[in-house]
Order: sequence, then C-alpha cells, then structure tokens
Amino acid sequence: MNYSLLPFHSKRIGLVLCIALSAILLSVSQGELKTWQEISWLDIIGEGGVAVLTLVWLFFLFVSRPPGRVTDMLVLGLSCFMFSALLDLLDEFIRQSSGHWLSVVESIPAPFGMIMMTWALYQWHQEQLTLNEQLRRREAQSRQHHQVDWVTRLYDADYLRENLAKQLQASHSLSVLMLDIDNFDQFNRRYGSQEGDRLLREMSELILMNIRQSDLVCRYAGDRFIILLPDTPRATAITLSAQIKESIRHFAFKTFGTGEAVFHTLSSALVSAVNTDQVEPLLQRLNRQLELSRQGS
Ligand SMILES: Nc1nc2c(ncn2[C@@H]2O[C@H](COP(=O)(O)OP(=O)(O)OP(=O)(O)O)[C@@H](O)[C@H]2O)c(=O)[nH]1
Repeated sequence: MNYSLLPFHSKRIGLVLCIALSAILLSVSQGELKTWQEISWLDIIGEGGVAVLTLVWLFFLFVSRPPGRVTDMLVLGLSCFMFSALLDLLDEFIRQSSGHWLSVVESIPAPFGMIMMTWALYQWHQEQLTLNEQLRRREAQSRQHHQVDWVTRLYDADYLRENLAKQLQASHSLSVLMLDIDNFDQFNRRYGSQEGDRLLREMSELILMNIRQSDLVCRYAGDRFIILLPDTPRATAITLSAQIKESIRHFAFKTFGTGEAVFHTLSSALVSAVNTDQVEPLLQRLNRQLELSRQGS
C-alpha cells in the first residue's frame, strides 16, 4: 500500500480524532456506566462494527485521495456518520435517562453526513469522467505521434508547426492562442528545476482539462504553450483563454516537502488566422503580441 498522501492529511486526521474524542467525552459526561448484565454484546458487535468500519473507510480515503474540496466533503460526511455511530455504540456501555438530549443529538449528524457523502461521491464521479477523458486524449496522442515533449507529454513545437501549416489551409476561422507562465524563471530558481518540471506537467493537465476535443495544445518553448482552436471565432477564443487563465489562477500548486501553496498567472496572446498566413510570421506575430501585452500589464 502507498502511504505517500497521508502527510497531506494531518489536519483532517486531527479533525477526525477530535470528533471521535468529543463523542466519547460527551457520552461519558452525560451518563453512568451500565452493569455487565445490562450490556448487550450482540448490539456492541453490530454497532461497534459500523463505527470501526467508518474509521477504516476514512483511512482508505486518506491514503487514496489528494487534498481538495471533494476529499473535504467526504471526510466531513464520514466523520458526521462516525460521530453518530460512536454515540450509538457508547450508549451500549453508558446509561442515559430516557429522552436525554444526547439521544436527539445522536440521530442528527448521520443523515447530514450521508447527504454530504452523496454530493461528494457525485463530484468524485464527475472528476473521474474528466480524468478518463484526459487519459483517452493522452493515449490517442502517444499512439498517433512521437513528436511529444518528454516533460509535459504534450505535442512539441515541431508537431505544432506541421499541424499549424495544415490548419491554415483547412480551417475557416482558426484562432491561435499563446500562453506563457509568469515568473517561471523565479519559481525555478526558488524551488528547483524538478519542481519546475512538475509545475509544467500539472499546468499542462489543467490546460488539457479546459480545452475542447477539436483543440490542440502543444508545448512551444520552456514555459510557453500554444493552443490551436480550429473553427473558432475570436470572441469564443477570448472566452476560452479567460477560462484557462482563471483555472490556472485558482490552482494551488503544492511544493514538495513544505506543501506550501504557490499560485501562478498566465500571460496570453491571440491571433485570428487567415489562410494567407504563413507559419513562421504568424508565430512571430504571436510572440510580439505576448511581449506587448506583458509591457502593457
Ligand atoms: N524546470 C524546467 N525549466 C525550464 C524548462 N525549459 C525551460 N525552463 C526554464 O524556464 C525559464 C524561462 O524563463 P523566462 O523565459 O525568463 O520566463 P519567466 O521567468 O516566466 O519570465 P516572463 O516570461 O517574462 O514572465 C528559464 O529559467 C528556463 O531555464 C524545463 O523543461 N523544465
């Protein structure tokens, strides 16, 4: 089993332990111990099994999922369920007066937890669909061509030039979008080139998630990407570019070791091609436009 994700969940594990402890303290402080004769061992096996299995589920969650919104909802949902299950188990050992407020408290968290888990499982399913689509694209990509950049696994600049030449002939309204990571050199120097490579890879994944099936993204140079958007009017290309930039802006890159969250922005340039355009002059136009937009910002 791989435990490498566990260190990222230390706060969540702490929260689960606090919730479990508060269930125990609440129960102990609000009742008195039952005698051996009053204890039903069959109930303890059943209810204890549910509480233990909830903890096992939480453990599998921590070793399988990276931190994030869906993970948080799953942990919260399961913790609510565990809180109810523990109170249920503890009242087999501890007697409370009938109608005690704790028995009302006991029944509330479980349904809330189930609702949260249902929502999180739906989001997990959506996440899985996106990842499957991404894998499918990558597979098609490596089957089709060898001109793939080894760091990002995206098509390289040579393939971009070949494809751009074809698209200039074939596509009616081709938009070409250039994206460049701001201050990548500074990031590389601060965190090292291995982290730089990982950042390039993770950004490529995010860009891939934000483009359509007909689009093609390539790594043009160091921290510079180009996306070919066939049959795409300028207004649509502007919207798409804004969406990609927005998703990168919100992406918290967790550095190795400290787990510090580093945020990034992208600069962009957009050219609407006409079929008299040639590959190299068009790429030069894009590069110039990018430099101009940088100077303007
Ligand atoms: N880790 C890593 N770094 C790379 C790779 N290719 C190029 N680089 C680095 O990318 C950096 C690009 O530097 P710049 O072109 O100045 O980019 P920048 O710091 O974002 O500057 P602006 O583009 O003006 O915002 C350089 O430090 C290169 O060494 C790579 O494959 N992996």
